[in-house]
Amino acid sequence: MLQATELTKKYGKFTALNALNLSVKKGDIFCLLGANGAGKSTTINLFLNFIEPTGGKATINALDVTQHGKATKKLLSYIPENLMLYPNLTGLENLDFFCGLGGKSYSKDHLEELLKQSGLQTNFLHKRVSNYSKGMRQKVGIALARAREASVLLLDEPTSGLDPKASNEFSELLLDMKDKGVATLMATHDLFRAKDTGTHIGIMKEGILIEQFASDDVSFQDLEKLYLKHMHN
Ligand SMILES: Nc1ncnc2c1ncn2[C@@H]1O[C@H](COP(=O)(O)OP(=O)(O)OP(=O)(O)O)[C@@H](O)[C@H]1O
Repeated sequence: MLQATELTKKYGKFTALNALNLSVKKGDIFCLLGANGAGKSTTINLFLNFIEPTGGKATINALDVTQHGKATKKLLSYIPENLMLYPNLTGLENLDFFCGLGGKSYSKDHLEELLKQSGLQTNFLHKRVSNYSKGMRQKVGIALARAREASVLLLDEPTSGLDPKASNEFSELLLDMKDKGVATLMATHDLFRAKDTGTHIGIMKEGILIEQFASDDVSFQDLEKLYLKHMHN
């Protein structure tokens, strides 16, 4: 489970994240919405321990990420907007390489199976990643999360720039991870996907989480109205 308690990040006098309280439980997909600069990536980077909080704390399975950096990183998988893969290696070779970095070694058959389960077309398994679309690269990211048996998924605008079909396929993969009990925190600009795929939605503005609710509690139209109302005020 992911928990932020009064989590704050200041840069000098500027507050990028202001006393965030948030919890994402097993099987939750928590979508963070908000305009550019609202503090979504800051939140994700704090959970990743890429940056240090100036106040409060971020925990994963009750472990403070600043004190248990190694242990908490083992629990999570991170998919940014553009997943960094080696373009001259195939999807399978990339997966093998990154599993190795995480101390895991799998047979070729198992790696192929993970990629197929993550929706990668069979004829692309052995093609160089330089030939992959963005959606295919994101599928390798999901395969890696499966291989790492991550219980937490941190996603920073993973579907930005994907066409609707690829975005839909990615959502299906997230729902599958959710069914396996993974806790997901996703920064996104896609209101439709947040409502469609998310179990919970938070709206951020100027470093503050101004609203959070279960996605079943709002219609898509109401979510859009609420979002726009906050962005105009
Ligand atoms: N190293 C830094 N030094 C100073 N300010 C920073 C730094 N990193 C981020 N910020 C500021 O913190 C604020 C929050 O940024 P953040 O990247 O979290 O926004 P975001 O909601 O993810 O936006 P986007 O939708 O554009 O990705 C922004 O105003 C940004 O300029």
